[in-house]
Amino acid sequence: MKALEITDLVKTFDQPGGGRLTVLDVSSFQISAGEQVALIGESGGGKTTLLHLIAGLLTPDTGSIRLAGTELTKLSEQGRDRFRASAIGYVFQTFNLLPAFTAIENVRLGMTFGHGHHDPNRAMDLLDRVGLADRAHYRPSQLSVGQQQRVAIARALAGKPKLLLADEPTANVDPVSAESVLDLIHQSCEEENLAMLMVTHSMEVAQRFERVESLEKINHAFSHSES
Ligand SMILES: Nc1ncnc2c1ncn2[C@@H]1O[C@H](COP(=O)(O)OP(=O)(O)OP(=O)(O)O)[C@@H](O)[C@H]1O
Repeated sequence: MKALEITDLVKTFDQPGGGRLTVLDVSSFQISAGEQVALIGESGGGKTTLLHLIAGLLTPDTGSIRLAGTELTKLSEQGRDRFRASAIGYVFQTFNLLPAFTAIENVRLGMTFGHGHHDPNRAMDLLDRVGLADRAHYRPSQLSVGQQQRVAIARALAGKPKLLLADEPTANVDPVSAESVLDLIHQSCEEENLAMLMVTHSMEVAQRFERVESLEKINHAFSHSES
């Protein structure tokens, strides 16, 4: 079974000046189970929009998004929220940790609806894996930026997802931390047979992937708009 199958996907946005902008028009894009893919492309080309559609945070105008066999576009908003929690791990560029909660509480939140909640030790195991067992009870403001990103990765893995989406996860960390964050993500995907789609602007990061896709190549909407 494919981790992700996209067919005839179109996404448009209202433009502030009137009319609509076709941001994405993707006839076919697939990721196999356990496959790791880097997504590169120009700024404003629609990479984050594509990730948001796959995560069910946005809905397409038309088309199909099938994740581990489930058709996302047939689910209600609440159904998409639940499905996202159980099947998708999302590592945001800006981490999105909840500031009032400690590291381990943030990781536990990642397993609330996921498959990881049956395992009470998983949150601590994941923090240990990202090298932060001794920071479990620190809040995000008490952690370095690289440490916060590692907590965000632990949280994304917590629900035992089928697909990990990562939006430039190393953009806000220093080069040494970036290396360890990337090692950690690759290693975790391999250990859990997890498929991954990672947006990056960095050719150095992209070179670490066997498969690199350029959004401009798969997106027929590239550089034209309609009103
Ligand atoms: N809610 C929205 N309403 C209108 N236009 C939007 C909206 N969200 C995104 N866009 C437009 O869609 C296009 C794609 O945005 P997106 O954030 O997906 O690009 P990106 O490839 O991730 O860019 P970057 O690499 O700079 O982060 C942009 O032209 C943007 O202006």
